Amino acid sequence: MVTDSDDHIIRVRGLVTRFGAHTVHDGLDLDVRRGEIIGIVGGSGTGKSVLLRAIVGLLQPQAGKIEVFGESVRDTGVDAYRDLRRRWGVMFQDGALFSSLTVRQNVEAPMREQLDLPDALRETLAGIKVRMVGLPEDAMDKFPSELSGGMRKRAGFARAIALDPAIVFLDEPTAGLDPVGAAAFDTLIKQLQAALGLTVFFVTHDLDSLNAICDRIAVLADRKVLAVGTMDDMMKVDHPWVREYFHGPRARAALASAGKTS
Ligand SMILES: Nc1ncnc2c1ncn2[C@@H]1O[C@H](COP(=O)(O)OP(=O)(O)OP(=O)(O)O)[C@@H](O)[C@H]1O
Repeated sequence: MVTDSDDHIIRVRGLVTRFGAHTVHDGLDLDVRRGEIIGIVGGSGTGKSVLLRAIVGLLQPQAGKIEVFGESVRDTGVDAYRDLRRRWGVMFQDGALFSSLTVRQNVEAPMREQLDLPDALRETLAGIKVRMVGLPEDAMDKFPSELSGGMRKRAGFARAIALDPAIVFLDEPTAGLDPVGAAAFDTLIKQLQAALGLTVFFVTHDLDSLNAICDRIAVLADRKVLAVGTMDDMMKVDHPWVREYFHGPRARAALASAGKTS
């Protein structure tokens, strides 16, 4: 639950990102509050993943300020960036697990890279993370190819929380899951967010997820964050894409199943 609306854990100002002549963001602003789940939505190609990558420092924007935990991600030195990176976890769109490593080894990977722990302790901690995401004991020593899509996503989530981050970035974590699997994953996100006090930056196309777990929604359109607010706020935004998305047939079905009306 967000208690202090001025407590921004991520602050983006005037972001400009370009690939050649293609401008993806042009003066984009966004604030993310500590402890919230913010859903990032927008049409295909509006730059949701690019925004995520810029915030975590994997992509150099052309202009703008990006602060996480009050520190500039763009201008920081190598050591300071490594310290910052330790305080967030990222789950990329495809889960991005190492196929030649078991689930436990995948979760251990960030610990190996960032922490100097004895092997036994690292293995125990990785085991705890794997259990936290609801994977069965016997999944621990399996390779990603031996898991279902939903289990792979959970393993990706376990790796994202390996270093006890304050922020988790999730890029379409429920894409490709059936509705039951997607709803179960939403529940997992919500439970871990509440239990660990996480801030969750949640890129999604899934209206059910927005309804079920997001405190606020940010809509990307026209190279900017067009609107930020609750689901109710989104229903009032007068923009063609937003109207189509939040008032279209899929939205009505999602709202009806959540007991709200369109
Ligand atoms: N490395 C890159 N080089 C060139 N263009 C890129 C690169 N990464 C992204 N883009 C372009 O930037 C735009 C935004 O991409 P992005 O992946 O952020 O979209 P998105 O909103 O996440 O879309 P989707 O919902 O389809 O995943 C797209 O037009 C994409 O082709």
